Amino acid sequence: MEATIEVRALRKTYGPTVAVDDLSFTVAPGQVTGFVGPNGAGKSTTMRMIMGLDRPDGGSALIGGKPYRSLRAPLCRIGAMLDASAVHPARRARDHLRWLAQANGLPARRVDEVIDLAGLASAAGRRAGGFSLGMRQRLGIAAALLGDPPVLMFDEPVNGLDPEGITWIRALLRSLAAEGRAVLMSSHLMSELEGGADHLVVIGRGRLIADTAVGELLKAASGDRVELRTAQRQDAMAVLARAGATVSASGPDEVTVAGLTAERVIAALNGAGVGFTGISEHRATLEEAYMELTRDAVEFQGVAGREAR
Ligand SMILES: Nc1ncnc2c1ncn2[C@@H]1O[C@H](COP(=O)(O)OP(=O)(O)OP(=O)(O)O)[C@@H](O)[C@H]1O
Repeated sequence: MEATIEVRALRKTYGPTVAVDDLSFTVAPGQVTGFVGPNGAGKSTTMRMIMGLDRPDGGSALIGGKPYRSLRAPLCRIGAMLDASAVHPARRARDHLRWLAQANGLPARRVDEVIDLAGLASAAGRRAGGFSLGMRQRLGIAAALLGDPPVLMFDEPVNGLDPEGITWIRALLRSLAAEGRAVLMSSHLMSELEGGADHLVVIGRGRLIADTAVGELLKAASGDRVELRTAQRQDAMAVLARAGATVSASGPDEVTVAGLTAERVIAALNGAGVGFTGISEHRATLEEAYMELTRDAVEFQGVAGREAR
């Protein structure tokens, strides 16, 4: 079976609220795709529709080419954690996983394998009700891995975790993707995806804002700005403006240059005999790139929120 999720023209409304609006994207095998958007953007609704838990008003969501409801042995096709608290509190972690395995015709030995994979060994005999958020996330991940599925989907898996937990989940998802699986993880915080996702699907107000490789997004957001450090600020600004750049003073000895590559800045300054002590290309963080992309969506929500009050 192909390891993909294909979302095509998906739409969902709740009364007057358009939660998901003509949304299309593909989650490809072999990489971690981050599914990002501000609170209320429609991420959970989209994931519920992928899992057949909500009926779309339009469009489709396919797992390896098939809708969830037509999958035979679904746990072996897609593993998902949509709500880490969805375990009976009185149930012990190992019993919960055994019950899931049995109900889905999976061998009991797989339970111990996923307990190890999810780092749950020391807590497997404890009741889920006493679990910390981090342990509940691990139990949810263990359940998602039970059927060894080619497609994995996690809704906010690092939400509320400590840095160690975040690092652990990031590494686990990366290794699952490296095995050729398609991995989709949602987050409303871009910082949670820094270093963790290869590809990003960004949504706002239920609509697609960007569907891009992380590297390309960073390149686009970084622009062609160059930061220059020089004791001859005025001379440098005049020379670079003549060379066609847009320049602005960003500190007593610093100039921000737009419209010229670092190589051309160096050539222009050398040609005019203007010295400098430092030059660097501006590199946007993922957070900066995201803020730029979602500014409109957040503003709209702010206005809508004020109007509702
Ligand atoms: N069952 C429901 N009934 C009514 N409205 C809903 C329902 N589920 C979601 N919505 C609305 O649909 C929109 C999208 O919600 P959704 O939970 O999918 O967003 P999200 O991106 O997952 O947000 P968050 O990051 O806060 O989890 C919101 O306006 C939400 O209030």
